[in-house]
Amino acid sequence: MAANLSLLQLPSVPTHSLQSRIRAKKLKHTTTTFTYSTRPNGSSRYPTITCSYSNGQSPDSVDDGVKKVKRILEEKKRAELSARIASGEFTVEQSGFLSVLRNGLSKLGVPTELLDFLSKWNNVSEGQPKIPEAKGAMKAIGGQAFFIPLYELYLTYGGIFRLTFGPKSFLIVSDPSIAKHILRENSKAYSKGILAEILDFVMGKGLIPADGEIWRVRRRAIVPALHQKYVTAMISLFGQATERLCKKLDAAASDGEDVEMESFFSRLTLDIIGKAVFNYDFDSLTNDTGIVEAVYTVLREAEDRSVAPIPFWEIPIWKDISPRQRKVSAALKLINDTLDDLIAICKRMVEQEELQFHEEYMNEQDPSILHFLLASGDDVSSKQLRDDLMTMLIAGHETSAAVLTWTFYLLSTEPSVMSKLQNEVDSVLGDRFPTIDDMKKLKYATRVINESLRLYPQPPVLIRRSLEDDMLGGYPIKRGEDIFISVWNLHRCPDHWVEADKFNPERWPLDGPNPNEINQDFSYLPFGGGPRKCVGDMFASFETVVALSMLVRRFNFQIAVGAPPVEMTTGATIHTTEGLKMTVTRRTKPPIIPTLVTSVVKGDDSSPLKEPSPTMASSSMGILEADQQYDQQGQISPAHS
Ligand code: HEM
Repeated sequence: MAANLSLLQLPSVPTHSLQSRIRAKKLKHTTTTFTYSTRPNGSSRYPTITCSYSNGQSPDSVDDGVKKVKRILEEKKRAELSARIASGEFTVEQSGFLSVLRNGLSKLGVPTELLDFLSKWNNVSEGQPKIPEAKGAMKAIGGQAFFIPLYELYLTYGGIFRLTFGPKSFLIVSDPSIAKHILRENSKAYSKGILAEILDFVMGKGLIPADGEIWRVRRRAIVPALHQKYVTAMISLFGQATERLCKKLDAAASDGEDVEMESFFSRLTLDIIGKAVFNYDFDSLTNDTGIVEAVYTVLREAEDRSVAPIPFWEIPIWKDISPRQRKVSAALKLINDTLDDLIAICKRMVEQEELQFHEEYMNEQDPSILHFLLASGDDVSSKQLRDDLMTMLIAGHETSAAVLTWTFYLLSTEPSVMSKLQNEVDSVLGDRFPTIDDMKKLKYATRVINESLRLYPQPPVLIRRSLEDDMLGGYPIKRGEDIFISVWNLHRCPDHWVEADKFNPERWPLDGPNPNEINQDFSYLPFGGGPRKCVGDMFASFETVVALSMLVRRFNFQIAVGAPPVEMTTGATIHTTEGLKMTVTRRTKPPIIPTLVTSVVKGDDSSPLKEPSPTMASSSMGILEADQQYDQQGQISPAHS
């Protein structure tokens, strides 16, 4: 069961290697041979992501040399696998006379077109069409993760195919209309499947893994908590947390020290989500407390379980004797105890307050989701409440951190995008903190995030299991099929996107609507789609735009000299293999002070959401505009449905 998810591992992957617009030879049924174009020089279509700013120095230590050799071997292995997929080695042949005949004719040099016609005829004559099938051996994929081979297989087998490993098989979906059918049109017929099994130890029946009635009830309770006023208040929180990161970077810039940005982004988003969900300040940017370590222990365990070949944690005595499992249990206990304390504190606050609960209810001292849920009289067991809080902590932490990490990586590859972005931020923000009003104005910054989410979707694959028989793309499927919707493939489909692998925020016009799954007809799914779409889409969009804007207006970022190439690996989201090491320098150009007014979230002096010394006066106009629905203006599409 756990082995299933090892398909989600990511190998080192290029950003610019998949540019050739190879036409997928769409197989309508199981086939024998297919054409495939490889590069004339026979080079791998999977070079590693190597940042142009890495100085390309020769290795100066044995360690570097070993890594380089390892990388070359990995590239070679990927090239070999690519060629093997192309050769049809993994294609499951049709059985029967026609298949034998086809193979024989193929060897005699009969043209492929004629053979295809023959196969089609065979399919029709057999009745139901069969999903194209590739058979893989774990050995073929070897130490490398499976994510990019999925792209390669998609180019060969088309928008839906079956991938079989020994007794297990998966349907890989990369076709927008099939994704739409699963996620929206017939969503009731699909559950979270393996994902729920893997995440059970940490999320229980929280909103991400939950299905059926539990999911319906919890979604109804939680979505209202992320109302417009709450998200508006969060903008100040994003600003304050990012300011703490700016201070760190300022110190590094003074000391001339390079920084590892991936870990900083992880800490930034942990600090934000802790406050936003249950009013807890992890303060992880400053301290490495026990609770921060506990959160990371649990997160890493969830990721490791998702790529483990066997579900070792299900072995009864294993969790008692394995030091690692004991550590995980202790970490979970610490987090659960902390959550219980926070729930108790919050309950007392709610009992004492006189505030009437209403649609946009928010306690200024504690605007957290937990506070909203308790004040709403949410009738729920403490275990369920903990599961939901834990789910949001995880869902809203690593995703946003990964988006920021890859955005900064992408910006380092395109200096012209960076300077356009800095110009916009200078003119919109000057040197004050961002407000809700600015979210409409930071159009280019939003496009940079949209484009980063296209190239590096978090998570890169959505997991489902069919609860009943269904038809997908004209093929019948059975109940109990495990399905991976490859968002990565959808977002990089060479038929749909011009220069699919290019980081080009300009592909989204500034005066056009904010791209989402609806206006892109499920070719673009950064926050999923249908009833299970992300509840934190607006939160996350504003969070990443605020952090991005505040950082680039203060600093320039470059890949550090001698830094390892930026390559991908994955757990639930896409991580770098060796971090994102950057040199941060203060911008010499003073920011332009704009003639803009700011809106301030109303709050008393003790409110943690008070604007920290904005340079401009607040404006009632800003507050009025903040109340407007963004989606009406095509800016943001919240999940509140
Ligand atoms: C850039 C950051 C984020 C990205 C890219 C992202 C992406 C996604 C995606 C793709 C899904 C759909 C999963 C599926 O269909 O299987 C999802 C679901 C979810 N997300 Fe997010 N998310 C982000 C931030 C957040 C934040 C900040 C929160 C909480 C405040 C959050 C809470 C959730 C929850 C609770 C679900 C499950 C919804 C349900 O099943 O009903 N996410 N997210």
